[in-house]
Amino acid sequence: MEESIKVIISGGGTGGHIFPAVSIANAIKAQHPDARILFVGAEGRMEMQRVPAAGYDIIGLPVAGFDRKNLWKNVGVILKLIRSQIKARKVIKEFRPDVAVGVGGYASGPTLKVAGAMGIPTLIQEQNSYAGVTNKLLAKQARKICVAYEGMERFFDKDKIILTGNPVRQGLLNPAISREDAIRSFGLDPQKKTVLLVGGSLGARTLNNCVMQGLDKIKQSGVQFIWQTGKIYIDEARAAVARAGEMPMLYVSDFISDMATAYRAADLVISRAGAGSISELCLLAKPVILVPSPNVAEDHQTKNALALVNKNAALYVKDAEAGGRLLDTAIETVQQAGTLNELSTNIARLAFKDSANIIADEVYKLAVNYKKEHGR
Ligand SMILES: CC(=O)N[C@H]1[C@@H](OP(=O)(O)OP(=O)(O)OC[C@H]2O[C@@H](n3ccc(=O)[nH]c3=O)[C@H](O)[C@@H]2O)O[C@H](CO)[C@@H](O)[C@@H]1O
Repeated sequence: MEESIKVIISGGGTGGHIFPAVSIANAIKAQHPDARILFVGAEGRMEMQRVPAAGYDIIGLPVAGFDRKNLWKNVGVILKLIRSQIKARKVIKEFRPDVAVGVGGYASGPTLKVAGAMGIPTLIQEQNSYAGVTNKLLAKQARKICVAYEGMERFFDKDKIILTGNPVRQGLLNPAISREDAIRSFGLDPQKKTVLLVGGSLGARTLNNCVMQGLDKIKQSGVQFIWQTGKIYIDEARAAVARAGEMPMLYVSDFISDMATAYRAADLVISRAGAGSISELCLLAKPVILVPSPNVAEDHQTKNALALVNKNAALYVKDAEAGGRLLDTAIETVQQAGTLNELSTNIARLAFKDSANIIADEVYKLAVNYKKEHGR
C-alpha cells in the first residue's frame, strides 16, 4: 500500500539552492500526492518568498553565515546558530518528519544536524563540483548524497553517493512558446539575434559593468540583449540605460521569473557558472559563454565551468578578462551558426534528464524504511 510520508527540506540563501529544493518537492508530490512537505529556511533570505510562491510552507531559522574576514563578528553568528538548533529541534518534534533533505545553504546545517541526532534519516544534495562546507559537515551522518558531478568521492563516502544531476524547475522544460513569441514578450525583434545575460539569482557586478560600459557597442552591434542585473544593481543599470538614450535592442530587469521564456528567446547565453544555471543550460542545449564568479567558496564556479569547457560544451571568459572581451565575443559568436550548433550539441550530452524523480525516489525509500523501523 502507498505510504504517506512527511519530509523536511532545508537550505537556501540563493536560487541555486532553492530551486532544486522546490523541484525535489514537486517530484515527491507528483509521485506521492499524500506526502506532507515542510521547508526550513533562513529568516530574511530569498527562500522565505520563493518557497511560498511555489506553494509550500516554510519556517525560518535565525541563522547567519560565518564572517570569514572579521572573526570577532562570529560571536553573534554562533549565538544565532545555537538559537537555530533549538528552533530546528522544536520544528522537528512538532512535524515529526520521516526524512530530512538538505540542499546546502545556511539553514540546512542546523536542521539536518538536529534531524540526524534525533535518528531521522538524512539525504543531502550537493549541486556543485566542489562540496560546500555545510554539506561536508553533514555528510558523515547522511544516508545518501546526491551529486551532479563525477569525482565527488574526494569529499564524500563513495557508498553513499548517487550521481543524479541537479534537479531543475519542472516548468523550465518544453516551454510551449515559440522563439519568436518569446522574443516579442521582451519587447524585442524576432528578426534579430538575441543574447540572454544572467548573473545567477543575485546578479553579477562584472557582467553588469560589461553592459554598462558597452552600451554604445550594443547599440551598433545589430544584436539584442536580455539583461538580468540582480536586485541590488537594477537602479544603477536603469540610470545608465537612461543616459544612453533610446535602446530598443535592450531589455533590462532585476530578476526574470519566467526563465523558460528567456531561455527560449536566447540564441546565446552569457552566464555565471552557478551549478543550477549550468544544469538548465545542459537540459535546454543552450550555447553559452560562462564567466565564473571568483567570489565563491573554493572558486567552485571555475570548477563547474571547466567541467564543460574541457568538453567543448561552453565558451569561457575569465571574470578578470570580461571587461576587455566579453561583449565582443558574444556579438561575434551569436552570428556564427556553426559554433552555436556545435556548442549546443556538446552541452546537451552533459544533461541529466530525470534528477528530481530519482532523488524523490531515494527520499521516499528512506522515509518508508524509517516508518517501518519505528512502527509509524
Ligand atoms: C554567488 C553564489 O553564491 N552563487 C552560488 C549559487 O548561485 P545561484 O543562486 O546564482 O545559482 P545557480 O546558478 O545555481 O541557479 C540560479 C537559478 O536562478 C534562476 N534565475 C536566475 C536569474 C533570474 O533572473 N531568474 C531566475 O529564475 C536560474 O534559472 C537558476 O535556476 O548557488 C549555486 C548552487 O549551489 C552555486 O553554484 C553558485 O556558485
